[in-house]
Amino acid sequence: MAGTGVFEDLAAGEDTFKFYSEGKWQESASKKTVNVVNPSTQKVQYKVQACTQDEVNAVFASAKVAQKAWAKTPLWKRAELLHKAAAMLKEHKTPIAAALVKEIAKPAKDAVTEVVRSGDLISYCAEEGVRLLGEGKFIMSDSFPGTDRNKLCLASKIPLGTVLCIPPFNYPVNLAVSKIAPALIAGNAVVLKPPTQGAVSGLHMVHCFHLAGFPPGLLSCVTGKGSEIGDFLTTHPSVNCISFTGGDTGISIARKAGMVPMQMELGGKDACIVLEDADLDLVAANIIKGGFSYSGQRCTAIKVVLVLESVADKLVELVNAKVAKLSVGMPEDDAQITPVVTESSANFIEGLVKDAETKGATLCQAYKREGNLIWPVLIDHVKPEMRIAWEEPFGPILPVIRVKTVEEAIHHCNASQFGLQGCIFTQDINKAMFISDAMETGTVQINSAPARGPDHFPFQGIRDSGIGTQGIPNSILLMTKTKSTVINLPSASYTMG
Ligand SMILES: NC(=O)C1=CN([C@@H]2O[C@H](COP(=O)(O)OP(=O)(O)OC[C@H]3O[C@@H](n4cnc5c(N)ncnc54)[C@H](OP(=O)(O)O)[C@@H]3O)[C@@H](O)[C@H]2O)C=CC1
Ligand SMILES: O=C(O)[C@H](O)COP(=O)(O)O
Repeated sequence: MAGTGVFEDLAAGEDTFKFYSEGKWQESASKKTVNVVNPSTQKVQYKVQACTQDEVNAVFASAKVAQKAWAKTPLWKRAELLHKAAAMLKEHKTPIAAALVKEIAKPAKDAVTEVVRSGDLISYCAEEGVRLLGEGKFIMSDSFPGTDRNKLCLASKIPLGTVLCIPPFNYPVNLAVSKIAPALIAGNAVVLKPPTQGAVSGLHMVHCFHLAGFPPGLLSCVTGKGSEIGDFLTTHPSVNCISFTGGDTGISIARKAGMVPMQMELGGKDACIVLEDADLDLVAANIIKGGFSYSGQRCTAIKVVLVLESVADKLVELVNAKVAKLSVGMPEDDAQITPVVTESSANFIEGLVKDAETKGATLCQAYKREGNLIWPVLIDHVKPEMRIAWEEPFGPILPVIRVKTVEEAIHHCNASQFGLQGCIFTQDINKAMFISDAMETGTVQINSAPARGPDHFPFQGIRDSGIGTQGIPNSILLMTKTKSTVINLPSASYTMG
């Protein structure tokens, strides 16, 4: 159970949790809390502290001090501590996963997978960091026209300072460690602001770093509504880098934030382009996995199917047969389709379904909703004038657009405001390569659904889908800057071979 056993220090009363500052679990001086509502019961499950601006100032001040010492800690020691945190996370996966089930309605098995994957990500980051940051560059001046070999440049990677990490609700543990671990291995301090839905699993994850023995102040976690403390955090003068994953909020953060490097992973409208020669059984299986896992609440979910008319009937039939077999219910029972995260999210999804229905789309399944639980729907014959053709539902509904040509499919994909991932199904690798090159998205998957993982692959969006590249090596490098030291010799020196 959350807040018990090794997690006892986090509890500030029944189902209320402290925040983490200067290596200690503390209650906010605001005496106010923020509710974390269980999406399944729609009742308050947990409460977290509504941190004050003074408390935010304090975490940044202690981060600054801790970072100076951390940057002087040998790389192998930083890696060793990260490996310990990874082990702690895996050892305590059960209560953390249980919190994920309660606060974001993640199906029970997926919740455990998220925690284990996060432990693996931290360990991989430690290993990759040792390799990447353990080497620098030695550059000689005489490669540039008109220059002799009298300047020797030693370039290495140094930390940025304090990294502000803001993950979204759908992977509150995994998308937090995918920011925290690269920041720490690179010698930075971290201030984490977890999503409100997902804050409690995030706090438990932070405690695993505490148990591993990270120095006080190096990693802090402040809680509160993003709409209330978000601007204060993102515009704070002590922030040296922002790593954010979420929705449009990221665009306004990018506009307001100062001159700091940013990693923004935002929304997506990942298209699945199905050609006439595709293996339709494979496509149907991937549409189910890609479109409906975690009830479609993944940035990389398939969010529109663009299928050539000649194979559309067959594909829709195959997908419908599989939709009928999806289990719908509670995350504790490991149902495949579980309640979506909030009532407002459910209302938004419902609005998209009604708009499509009114404008003449075919709902392949009857629309059904109980509270935040929405039964999966494939929406066929979607046309460009329908909202669902362009908007991101973040729910278990999937539009199908029947296209006459591949060019029409590519055009639809590129006309989207988003450009995260996309996928192509065909048995012709040459065609797949041409289409992939024409698709304006950060990643294109050939013959499989979009996915961020494995976690060391580059992951990036274009247009409104983001700035910068994630994936372990890229994140580590983004959280460093290059420092050069140039040795100036009195005259040119060439080694004789
Ligand atoms: N590209 C990607 O990798 C991913 C993209 N997403 C996108 O995120 C959206 C859903 O996630 P969701 O969590 O609702 O996204 P939000 O953008 O609403 O929230 C993301 C995070 O930002 C915080 N936040 C809210 N307002 C501010 C603010 N003014 N300043 C700073 N932080 C703030 C939230 O805190 P609080 O919860 O307290 O409001 C939360 O921690 C979808 O659009 C989805 O596509 C989601 C996952 C991955
Ligand atoms: O936040 C998300 O939705 C992700 O970054 C997607 O991750 P996944 O492809 O591993 O589900």
